[in-house]
Amino acid sequence: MAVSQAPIVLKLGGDVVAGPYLGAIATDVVALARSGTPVVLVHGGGPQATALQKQLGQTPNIVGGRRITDQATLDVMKMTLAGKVNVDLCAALVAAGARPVGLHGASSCVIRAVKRPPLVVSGGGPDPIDFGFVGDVTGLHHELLSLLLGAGYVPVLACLGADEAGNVYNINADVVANQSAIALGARSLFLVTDVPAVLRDVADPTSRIPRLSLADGKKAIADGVVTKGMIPKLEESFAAIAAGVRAVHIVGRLQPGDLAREAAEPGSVGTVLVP
Ligand SMILES: Nc1ncnc2c1ncn2[C@@H]1O[C@H](COP(=O)(O)OP(=O)(O)O)[C@@H](O)[C@H]1O
Ligand SMILES: CC(=O)N[C@@H](CCC(=O)OP(=O)(O)O)C(=O)O
Repeated sequence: MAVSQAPIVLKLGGDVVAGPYLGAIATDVVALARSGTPVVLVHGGGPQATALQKQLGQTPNIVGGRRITDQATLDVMKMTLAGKVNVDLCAALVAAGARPVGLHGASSCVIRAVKRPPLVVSGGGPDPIDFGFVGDVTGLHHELLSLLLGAGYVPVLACLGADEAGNVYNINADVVANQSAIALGARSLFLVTDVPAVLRDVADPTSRIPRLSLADGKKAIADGVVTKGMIPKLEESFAAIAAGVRAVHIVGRLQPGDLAREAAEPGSVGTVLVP
């Protein structure tokens, strides 16, 4: 069965999957799916992976918001992302009445990827950095996703990529979400994080910026208003908008109904990014 409507792509960070707002999000996903809106979920699990690395005596090495991934680290990413986080997220969706199907990149190469070449990254010094088993998305398995969406299932994608030779790659979940939104021609992309929006003052959750243009976003980064993980999130998202994604919303700490409200009235709940 083909999917006639453009889907919504929803990305949940690892903190969100483990946090107190997951139930409200799951309720909204069910409401969207029941109203006939196809929803594709993408999730991370960075904090959980860092915790497991430490438990195992590994030293996490994150440069410019990206984890340098050797073989032992990749094993931790598989255990965390395609293991506990994916299962817990699917279980919460089931409890809310949705029909999730947990997948990872090696599920028939639903997230196809290649190794990321050594790159100079902001925050990583002047030399190119080899991130090891970190990938870049080259495509999605549209037929598989259409099959699931057309039958009323909610695909839940752990942010691992794979190639036809059987290589598996760790990919930042914001990158997977943005690339999925581009590849699927999504009507909108929601990046759900642990703060309610892009904020003027990160210490003040009421200082929400409702609409952020590319120029304002660049200025906020240059001025130090936006720092840490929010920098690559904005950079990836503005690139997705340039590639045709109609709306990117950065939201968090959601109450039931917030997702639909933000979709209907962009900038009413979180931050909507505009060209
Ligand atoms: N101006 C800002 N507004 C909101 N969050 C910001 C801002 N500047 C930095 N941040 C940080 O960005 C974080 C969200 O990015 P990140 O940790 O990568 O999220 P996720 O794990 O959900 O992808 C917030 O927890 C916050 O600490
Ligand atoms: C290459 C790379 O950095 N991958 C990320 C994947 C997990 C992720 O993105 O999780 P959050 O959404 O919870 O941050 C990582 O290793 O942390």
